[in-house]
Amino acid sequence: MKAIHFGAGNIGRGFIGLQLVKTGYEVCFVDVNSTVVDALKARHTYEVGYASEQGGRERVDGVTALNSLSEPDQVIAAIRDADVITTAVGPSLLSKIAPLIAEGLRQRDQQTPVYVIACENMIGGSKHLQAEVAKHQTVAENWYFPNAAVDRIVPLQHHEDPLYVEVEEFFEWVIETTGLPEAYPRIEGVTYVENIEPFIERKLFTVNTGHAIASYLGALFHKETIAESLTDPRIRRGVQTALYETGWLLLEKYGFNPVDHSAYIQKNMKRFENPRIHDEIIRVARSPIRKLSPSDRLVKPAKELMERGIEADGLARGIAAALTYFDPNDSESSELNAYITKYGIEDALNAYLKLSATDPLGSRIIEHYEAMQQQVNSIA
Ligand SMILES: NC(=O)C1=CN([C@@H]2O[C@H](COP(=O)(O)OP(=O)(O)OC[C@H]3O[C@@H](n4cnc5c(N)ncnc54)[C@H](O)[C@@H]3O)[C@@H](O)[C@H]2O)C=CC1
Ligand SMILES: O=P(O)(O)OC[C@H]1O[C@](O)(CO)[C@@H](O)[C@@H]1O
Repeated sequence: MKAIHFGAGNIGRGFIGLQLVKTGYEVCFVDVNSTVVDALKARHTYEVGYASEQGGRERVDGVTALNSLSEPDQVIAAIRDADVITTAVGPSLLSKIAPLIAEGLRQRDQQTPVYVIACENMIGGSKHLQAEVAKHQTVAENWYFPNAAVDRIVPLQHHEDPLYVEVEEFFEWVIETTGLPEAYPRIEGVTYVENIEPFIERKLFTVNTGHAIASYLGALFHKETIAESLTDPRIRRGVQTALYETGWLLLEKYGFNPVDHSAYIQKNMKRFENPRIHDEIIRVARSPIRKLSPSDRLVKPAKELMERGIEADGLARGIAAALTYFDPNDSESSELNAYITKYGIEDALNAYLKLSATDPLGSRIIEHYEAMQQQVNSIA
Protein backbone atom coordinates (compact mmCIF):
# COMPACT_ATOMS: atom_id res chain seq x y z
CA MET A 1 0.00 0.00 0.00
CA LYS A 2 1.41 3.35 -1.04
CA ALA A 3 0.51 6.84 0.09
CA ILE A 4 1.70 10.19 -1.20
CA HIS A 5 1.42 13.06 1.24
CA PHE A 6 1.82 16.68 0.04
CA GLY A 7 3.27 18.94 2.75
CA ALA A 8 5.89 17.42 5.06
CA GLY A 9 5.31 20.23 7.57
CA ASN A 10 4.05 20.10 11.13
CA ILE A 11 0.72 18.37 10.61
CA GLY A 12 2.08 16.33 7.70
CA ARG A 13 4.84 14.70 9.74
CA GLY A 14 3.23 15.06 13.16
CA PHE A 15 -0.14 13.58 12.31
CA ILE A 16 -1.06 12.47 8.78
CA GLY A 17 2.20 10.74 7.86
CA LEU A 18 2.31 9.10 11.30
CA GLN A 19 -1.21 7.64 10.97
CA LEU A 20 -0.56 6.45 7.41
CA VAL A 21 2.61 4.64 8.48
CA LYS A 22 0.79 3.10 11.47
CA THR A 23 -1.80 1.77 9.02
CA GLY A 24 0.91 0.08 6.98
CA TYR A 25 1.38 2.52 4.11
CA GLU A 26 4.75 3.23 2.55
CA VAL A 27 4.63 7.01 2.72
CA CYS A 28 6.31 9.37 0.26
CA PHE A 29 6.17 13.02 1.37
CA VAL A 30 6.17 15.69 -1.31
CA ASP A 31 7.39 19.14 -0.31
CA VAL A 32 9.26 22.20 -1.58
CA ASN A 33 11.44 22.51 1.52
CA SER A 34 14.72 20.90 0.43
CA THR A 35 16.10 20.60 3.99
CA VAL A 36 13.16 18.44 5.05
CA VAL A 37 12.98 16.50 1.77
CA ASP A 38 16.72 15.74 1.76
CA ALA A 39 16.66 14.62 5.41
CA LEU A 40 13.70 12.29 4.78
CA LYS A 41 15.42 10.83 1.72
CA ALA A 42 18.65 10.26 3.62
CA ARG A 43 17.18 8.84 6.84
CA HIS A 44 13.81 7.29 5.89
CA THR A 45 12.72 7.81 9.47
CA TYR A 46 11.82 10.57 11.91
CA GLU A 47 10.48 10.96 15.43
CA VAL A 48 7.26 12.38 16.82
CA GLY A 49 7.33 13.52 20.46
CA TYR A 50 4.32 14.03 22.72
CA ALA A 51 3.80 17.25 24.68
CA SER A 52 1.88 15.56 27.48
CA GLU A 53 2.37 14.41 31.04
CA GLN A 54 3.54 10.96 29.91
CA GLY A 55 5.64 12.43 27.11
CA GLY A 56 7.50 9.85 25.05
CA ARG A 57 8.53 9.59 21.42
CA GLU A 58 7.49 7.43 18.48
CA ARG A 59 9.59 6.51 15.46
CA VAL A 60 8.01 6.79 12.03
CA ASP A 61 9.85 4.40 9.72
CA GLY A 62 9.89 3.51 6.05
CA VAL A 63 9.22 7.01 4.75
CA THR A 64 10.78 8.86 1.86
CA ALA A 65 10.29 12.17 0.07
CA LEU A 66 10.32 14.03 -3.24
CA ASN A 67 10.81 17.68 -4.04
CA SER A 68 7.93 18.88 -6.20
CA LEU A 69 10.01 21.77 -7.57
CA SER A 70 13.02 19.77 -8.76
CA GLU A 71 11.45 16.31 -9.18
CA PRO A 72 7.99 16.83 -10.72
CA ASP A 73 8.31 13.77 -12.98
CA GLN A 74 9.10 11.53 -10.03
CA VAL A 75 6.08 12.95 -8.16
CA ILE A 76 3.86 12.15 -11.15
CA ALA A 77 5.27 8.62 -11.28
CA ALA A 78 4.65 8.17 -7.54
CA ILE A 79 1.03 9.30 -7.94
CA ARG A 80 0.63 6.68 -10.71
CA ASP A 81 1.31 3.98 -8.11
CA ALA A 82 -0.41 5.45 -5.05
CA ASP A 83 -3.51 4.12 -3.31
CA VAL A 84 -4.05 7.21 -1.21
CA ILE A 85 -3.03 10.85 -1.70
CA THR A 86 -3.27 13.26 1.23
CA THR A 87 -2.41 16.95 1.60
CA ALA A 88 -1.58 19.37 4.43
CA VAL A 89 -0.08 22.35 2.63
CA GLY A 90 -2.54 25.11 3.56
CA PRO A 91 -5.86 25.87 1.80
CA SER A 92 -4.43 28.57 -0.48
CA LEU A 93 -1.81 26.17 -1.87
CA LEU A 94 -4.23 23.48 -3.07
CA SER A 95 -4.51 25.23 -6.43
CA LYS A 96 -0.69 25.15 -6.72
CA ILE A 97 -0.38 21.38 -6.20
CA ALA A 98 -3.45 20.53 -8.30
CA PRO A 99 -1.68 20.47 -11.72
CA LEU A 100 0.84 17.87 -10.54
CA ILE A 101 -1.87 15.75 -8.92
CA ALA A 102 -3.98 16.01 -12.09
CA GLU A 103 -1.12 14.83 -14.29
CA GLY A 104 -0.27 11.93 -11.95
CA LEU A 105 -3.92 10.86 -11.85
CA ARG A 106 -4.20 11.09 -15.65
CA GLN A 107 -1.33 8.66 -16.07
CA ARG A 108 -2.80 6.02 -13.73
CA ASP A 109 -4.30 2.71 -14.69
CA GLN A 110 -7.87 3.93 -14.72
CA GLN A 111 -9.28 0.66 -13.28
CA THR A 112 -7.61 1.20 -9.90
CA PRO A 113 -9.40 3.52 -7.47
CA VAL A 114 -7.53 6.29 -5.69
CA TYR A 115 -8.53 8.37 -2.67
CA VAL A 116 -7.46 12.01 -2.45
CA ILE A 117 -7.96 13.59 0.99
CA ALA A 118 -7.23 17.24 1.76
CA CYS A 119 -6.36 17.54 5.46
CA GLU A 120 -6.63 21.31 5.69
CA ASN A 121 -8.51 23.65 8.03
CA MET A 122 -11.37 24.37 5.68
CA ILE A 123 -14.90 23.29 4.96
CA GLY A 124 -15.06 21.08 1.85
CA GLY A 125 -11.27 20.86 1.40
CA SER A 126 -11.15 17.67 -0.70
CA LYS A 127 -14.02 18.80 -2.95
CA HIS A 128 -12.20 22.09 -3.42
CA LEU A 129 -9.07 20.18 -4.43
CA GLN A 130 -11.19 18.06 -6.79
CA ALA A 131 -12.45 21.27 -8.44
CA GLU A 132 -8.84 22.49 -8.79
CA VAL A 133 -7.78 19.16 -10.33
CA ALA A 134 -10.77 19.35 -12.70
CA LYS A 135 -9.35 22.60 -14.13
CA HIS A 136 -6.50 20.48 -15.57
CA GLN A 137 -7.98 17.03 -16.09
CA THR A 138 -11.43 15.48 -16.34
CA VAL A 139 -12.00 13.72 -13.02
CA ALA A 140 -12.53 9.97 -13.49
CA GLU A 141 -15.28 8.07 -11.69
CA ASN A 142 -12.98 6.12 -9.40
CA TRP A 143 -10.92 9.09 -8.24
CA TYR A 144 -12.54 9.77 -4.86
CA PHE A 145 -12.16 13.07 -2.98
CA PRO A 146 -13.83 12.57 0.44
CA ASN A 147 -13.95 15.65 2.65
CA ALA A 148 -12.11 15.45 5.96
CA ALA A 149 -11.61 17.27 9.26
CA VAL A 150 -8.28 17.08 11.08
CA ASP A 151 -7.58 18.17 14.62
CA ARG A 152 -4.27 18.07 16.46
CA ILE A 153 -2.37 21.10 17.75
CA VAL A 154 1.14 21.10 16.30
CA PRO A 155 2.97 24.35 17.07
CA LEU A 156 5.89 25.87 15.17
CA GLN A 157 8.92 23.65 15.71
CA HIS A 158 12.35 24.90 16.79
CA HIS A 159 14.61 21.82 17.02
CA GLU A 160 18.07 21.10 15.76
CA ASP A 161 16.71 18.04 13.95
CA PRO A 162 14.58 19.38 11.06
CA LEU A 163 12.42 16.24 11.09
CA TYR A 164 11.61 15.97 14.79
CA VAL A 165 8.11 17.20 15.55
CA GLU A 166 6.42 17.64 18.91
CA VAL A 167 2.64 17.35 19.03
CA GLU A 168 -0.17 17.28 21.58
CA GLU A 169 -1.44 13.79 22.38
CA PHE A 170 -5.05 14.47 21.36
CA PHE A 171 -6.07 13.96 17.75
CA GLU A 172 -9.21 13.60 15.67
CA TRP A 173 -9.34 12.78 11.95
CA VAL A 174 -12.79 12.44 10.43
CA ILE A 175 -13.47 11.37 6.82
CA GLU A 176 -16.81 11.44 5.00
CA THR A 177 -17.83 8.13 3.43
CA THR A 178 -20.84 9.18 1.35
CA GLY A 179 -20.08 8.36 -2.28
CA LEU A 180 -17.21 5.99 -1.46
CA PRO A 181 -17.26 2.32 -2.54
CA GLU A 182 -17.63 -0.39 0.15
CA ALA A 183 -13.93 -1.25 -0.02
CA TYR A 184 -12.60 2.23 0.78
CA PRO A 185 -9.28 2.06 2.65
CA ARG A 186 -9.47 2.38 6.44
CA ILE A 187 -6.75 4.52 8.02
CA GLU A 188 -5.81 3.89 11.64
CA GLY A 189 -7.33 6.36 14.07
CA VAL A 190 -9.78 7.81 11.53
CA THR A 191 -13.48 8.18 12.36
CA TYR A 192 -15.60 7.52 9.27
CA VAL A 193 -18.95 9.33 9.06
CA GLU A 194 -21.65 9.66 6.41
CA ASN A 195 -22.03 13.41 6.84
CA ILE A 196 -18.97 15.43 7.82
CA GLU A 197 -20.64 18.83 8.08
CA PRO A 198 -21.45 18.69 11.84
CA PHE A 199 -17.91 17.45 12.59
CA ILE A 200 -16.03 20.01 10.52
CA GLU A 201 -18.21 22.89 11.76
CA ARG A 202 -17.94 21.76 15.39
CA LYS A 203 -14.16 21.65 15.03
CA LEU A 204 -13.70 24.80 12.93
CA PHE A 205 -16.15 26.91 14.99
CA THR A 206 -14.73 25.75 18.34
CA VAL A 207 -11.04 24.84 18.09
CA ASN A 208 -10.22 27.25 15.29
CA THR A 209 -12.60 30.08 16.23
CA GLY A 210 -11.43 29.99 19.85
CA HIS A 211 -7.80 29.71 18.90
CA ALA A 212 -8.03 32.53 16.35
CA ILE A 213 -9.71 34.90 18.83
CA ALA A 214 -7.16 34.01 21.53
CA SER A 215 -4.42 34.88 19.04
CA TYR A 216 -5.88 38.19 17.82
CA LEU A 217 -6.83 39.40 21.31
CA GLY A 218 -3.48 38.06 22.52
CA ALA A 219 -1.66 40.17 19.94
CA LEU A 220 -3.69 43.21 20.96
CA PHE A 221 -2.51 42.74 24.56
CA HIS A 222 1.09 42.00 23.50
CA LYS A 223 1.14 38.30 24.44
CA GLU A 224 3.53 35.85 22.84
CA THR A 225 1.71 32.54 23.10
CA ILE A 226 -1.84 31.22 23.25
CA ALA A 227 -1.39 29.76 26.76
CA GLU A 228 -0.08 33.11 27.99
CA SER A 229 -3.05 34.91 26.38
CA LEU A 230 -5.52 32.75 28.26
CA THR A 231 -4.08 33.78 31.63
CA ASP A 232 -5.39 37.29 30.93
CA PRO A 233 -9.06 37.55 31.99
CA ARG A 234 -9.83 40.06 29.21
CA ILE A 235 -8.75 37.54 26.57
CA ARG A 236 -10.13 34.49 28.34
CA ARG A 237 -13.54 36.10 28.61
CA GLY A 238 -13.41 37.11 24.93
CA VAL A 239 -12.63 33.55 23.83
CA GLN A 240 -15.25 31.95 26.10
CA THR A 241 -17.94 34.40 24.99
CA ALA A 242 -17.31 33.66 21.32
CA LEU A 243 -17.28 29.91 21.97
CA TYR A 244 -20.61 30.01 23.79
CA GLU A 245 -21.96 31.90 20.77
CA THR A 246 -20.70 29.37 18.24
CA GLY A 247 -21.89 26.66 20.64
CA TRP A 248 -25.41 28.08 20.49
CA LEU A 249 -25.24 28.03 16.69
CA LEU A 250 -24.00 24.43 16.62
CA LEU A 251 -26.77 23.35 18.98
CA GLU A 252 -29.33 25.05 16.73
CA LYS A 253 -27.91 23.60 13.51
CA TYR A 254 -27.04 20.08 14.56
CA GLY A 255 -28.92 19.40 17.77
CA PHE A 256 -25.79 18.63 19.80
CA ASN A 257 -26.38 17.85 23.45
CA PRO A 258 -25.77 21.13 25.37
CA VAL A 259 -23.97 19.42 28.26
CA ASP A 260 -21.67 17.51 25.91
CA HIS A 261 -20.95 20.62 23.89
CA SER A 262 -20.12 22.68 27.01
CA ALA A 263 -17.67 19.91 27.97
CA TYR A 264 -16.22 20.03 24.42
CA ILE A 265 -15.64 23.79 24.78
CA GLN A 266 -13.91 23.35 28.15
CA LYS A 267 -11.79 20.48 26.81
CA ASN A 268 -10.57 22.75 24.04
CA MET A 269 -9.82 25.61 26.45
CA LYS A 270 -7.61 23.10 28.31
CA ARG A 271 -5.89 22.13 25.04
CA PHE A 272 -5.17 25.81 24.32
CA GLU A 273 -3.66 26.14 27.82
CA ASN A 274 -1.39 23.08 27.55
CA PRO A 275 1.72 24.31 29.42
CA ARG A 276 3.93 21.92 27.45
CA ILE A 277 3.05 23.55 24.14
CA HIS A 278 4.64 26.86 23.24
CA ASP A 279 2.12 27.85 20.56
CA GLU A 280 3.14 31.21 19.21
CA ILE A 281 0.52 33.84 18.36
CA ILE A 282 2.07 34.30 14.90
CA ARG A 283 1.22 30.70 13.94
CA VAL A 284 -2.38 30.71 15.10
CA ALA A 285 -3.03 34.24 13.77
CA ARG A 286 -1.38 33.55 10.38
CA SER A 287 -3.21 34.39 7.13
CA PRO A 288 -5.84 36.77 8.59
CA ILE A 289 -7.46 37.40 5.18
CA ARG A 290 -8.29 33.69 4.91
CA LYS A 291 -9.48 33.57 8.50
CA LEU A 292 -11.70 36.66 7.96
CA SER A 293 -13.22 35.35 4.73
CA PRO A 294 -17.02 34.84 4.70
CA SER A 295 -16.71 31.03 4.71
CA ASP A 296 -14.21 30.70 7.56
CA ARG A 297 -14.14 30.38 11.38
CA LEU A 298 -15.08 33.96 12.36
CA VAL A 299 -17.49 35.58 9.92
CA LYS A 300 -19.47 32.48 8.91
CA PRO A 301 -20.71 31.59 12.42
CA ALA A 302 -21.27 35.27 13.28
CA LYS A 303 -23.44 35.80 10.18
CA GLU A 304 -25.38 32.60 10.74
CA LEU A 305 -26.09 33.58 14.35
CA MET A 306 -27.27 37.07 13.42
CA GLU A 307 -29.48 35.61 10.67
CA ARG A 308 -31.14 33.54 13.40
CA GLY A 309 -31.59 36.62 15.56
CA ILE A 310 -28.96 35.44 18.08
CA GLU A 311 -26.31 37.75 19.50
CA ALA A 312 -22.75 37.42 18.13
CA ASP A 313 -21.02 40.23 19.97
CA GLY A 314 -18.10 38.08 21.16
CA LEU A 315 -17.43 37.02 17.58
CA ALA A 316 -17.75 40.64 16.41
CA ARG A 317 -15.11 41.59 18.98
CA GLY A 318 -12.84 38.76 17.83
CA ILE A 319 -13.27 39.84 14.20
CA ALA A 320 -12.42 43.43 15.14
CA ALA A 321 -9.27 42.19 16.88
CA ALA A 322 -8.32 40.28 13.72
CA LEU A 323 -8.68 43.52 11.76
CA THR A 324 -6.21 45.25 14.11
CA TYR A 325 -3.67 42.41 13.82
CA PHE A 326 -0.34 43.19 12.15
CA ASP A 327 2.56 40.87 11.44
CA PRO A 328 4.92 42.38 8.83
CA ASN A 329 6.23 38.88 8.01
CA ASP A 330 2.79 37.59 7.08
CA SER A 331 1.87 38.60 3.54
CA GLU A 332 -1.88 38.52 4.18
CA SER A 333 -1.54 40.61 7.32
CA SER A 334 0.58 43.16 5.42
CA GLU A 335 -1.94 43.32 2.58
CA LEU A 336 -4.90 43.76 4.93
CA ASN A 337 -3.12 46.43 6.93
CA ALA A 338 -2.11 48.39 3.84
CA TYR A 339 -5.67 48.16 2.53
CA ILE A 340 -7.18 49.47 5.79
CA THR A 341 -4.66 52.31 5.91
CA LYS A 342 -5.43 53.30 2.31
CA TYR A 343 -9.19 52.78 2.07
CA GLY A 344 -10.45 52.61 5.67
CA ILE A 345 -12.15 49.93 7.74
CA GLU A 346 -15.55 50.13 6.02
CA ASP A 347 -14.11 49.36 2.59
CA ALA A 348 -11.96 46.59 4.08
CA LEU A 349 -15.06 45.01 5.60
CA ASN A 350 -16.67 45.10 2.21
CA ALA A 351 -13.69 43.81 0.27
CA TYR A 352 -12.52 40.99 2.54
CA LEU A 353 -15.42 40.04 4.81
CA LYS A 354 -18.15 40.78 2.25
CA LEU A 355 -19.98 42.73 4.96
CA SER A 356 -21.48 46.18 4.79
CA ALA A 357 -20.76 48.69 7.53
CA THR A 358 -24.49 49.31 7.84
CA ASP A 359 -25.62 45.75 8.48
CA PRO A 360 -25.95 44.76 12.16
CA LEU A 361 -22.82 42.56 12.21
CA GLY A 362 -20.74 45.06 10.22
CA SER A 363 -21.66 47.94 12.49
CA ARG A 364 -20.87 45.92 15.67
CA ILE A 365 -17.46 45.02 14.24
CA ILE A 366 -16.73 48.65 13.47
CA GLU A 367 -17.75 49.78 16.97
CA HIS A 368 -15.36 47.24 18.49
CA TYR A 369 -12.65 48.09 15.98
CA GLU A 370 -12.81 51.78 16.84
CA ALA A 371 -12.73 51.06 20.58
CA MET A 372 -9.72 48.82 20.01
CA GLN A 373 -7.89 51.50 18.05
CA GLN A 374 -8.09 53.70 21.15
CA GLN A 375 -7.02 50.75 23.30
CA VAL A 376 -4.04 50.08 21.01
CA ASN A 377 -2.97 53.69 21.47
CA SER A 378 -3.44 53.58 25.24
CA ILE A 379 -1.57 50.28 25.86
CA ALA A 380 1.14 50.81 23.22
N1 LIG B 1 -0.40 22.62 12.68
C1 LIG B 1 -1.59 22.25 13.10
O1 LIG B 1 -1.83 22.18 14.31
C2 LIG B 1 -2.67 21.90 12.14
C3 LIG B 1 -2.66 22.27 10.82
N2 LIG B 1 -3.71 21.93 10.01
C4 LIG B 1 -3.72 22.31 8.61
O2 LIG B 1 -2.67 21.64 7.93
C5 LIG B 1 -2.17 22.45 6.89
C6 LIG B 1 -0.67 22.61 7.07
O3 LIG B 1 -0.42 23.22 8.31
P1 LIG B 1 0.97 23.06 9.06
O4 LIG B 1 1.45 21.68 8.95
O5 LIG B 1 0.79 23.66 10.40
O6 LIG B 1 1.87 24.02 8.17
P2 LIG B 1 3.42 23.87 7.79
O7 LIG B 1 3.83 25.18 7.25
O8 LIG B 1 4.17 23.30 8.93
O9 LIG B 1 3.38 22.77 6.62
C7 LIG B 1 3.04 23.04 5.31
C8 LIG B 1 4.07 22.36 4.44
O10 LIG B 1 3.64 22.48 3.08
C9 LIG B 1 4.82 22.66 2.32
N3 LIG B 1 4.49 23.21 1.00
C10 LIG B 1 4.32 24.49 0.64
N4 LIG B 1 4.08 24.58 -0.70
C11 LIG B 1 4.10 23.30 -1.16
C12 LIG B 1 3.94 22.73 -2.46
N5 LIG B 1 3.70 23.49 -3.52
N6 LIG B 1 4.05 21.39 -2.57
C13 LIG B 1 4.29 20.61 -1.49
N7 LIG B 1 4.46 21.11 -0.25
C14 LIG B 1 4.37 22.43 -0.09
C15 LIG B 1 5.67 23.59 3.17
O11 LIG B 1 7.03 23.60 2.76
C16 LIG B 1 5.46 22.97 4.53
O12 LIG B 1 6.42 21.97 4.81
C17 LIG B 1 -2.95 23.76 6.99
O13 LIG B 1 -4.07 23.74 6.13
C18 LIG B 1 -3.43 23.78 8.42
O14 LIG B 1 -4.59 24.54 8.60
C19 LIG B 1 -4.78 21.21 10.44
C20 LIG B 1 -4.83 20.80 11.73
C21 LIG B 1 -3.78 21.08 12.66
O1 LIG C 1 -3.77 26.35 10.20
P1 LIG C 1 -4.60 27.61 10.17
O2 LIG C 1 -5.90 27.46 9.50
O3 LIG C 1 -3.83 28.80 9.74
O4 LIG C 1 -4.99 27.95 11.66
C1 LIG C 1 -4.28 27.55 12.76
C2 LIG C 1 -5.18 26.61 13.46
O5 LIG C 1 -5.07 25.30 12.99
C3 LIG C 1 -4.65 24.44 14.01
O6 LIG C 1 -3.28 24.38 13.88
C4 LIG C 1 -5.27 23.10 13.89
O7 LIG C 1 -6.61 23.13 13.76
C5 LIG C 1 -5.05 25.11 15.27
O8 LIG C 1 -4.15 24.79 16.25
C6 LIG C 1 -5.05 26.58 14.91
O9 LIG C 1 -6.19 27.16 15.42
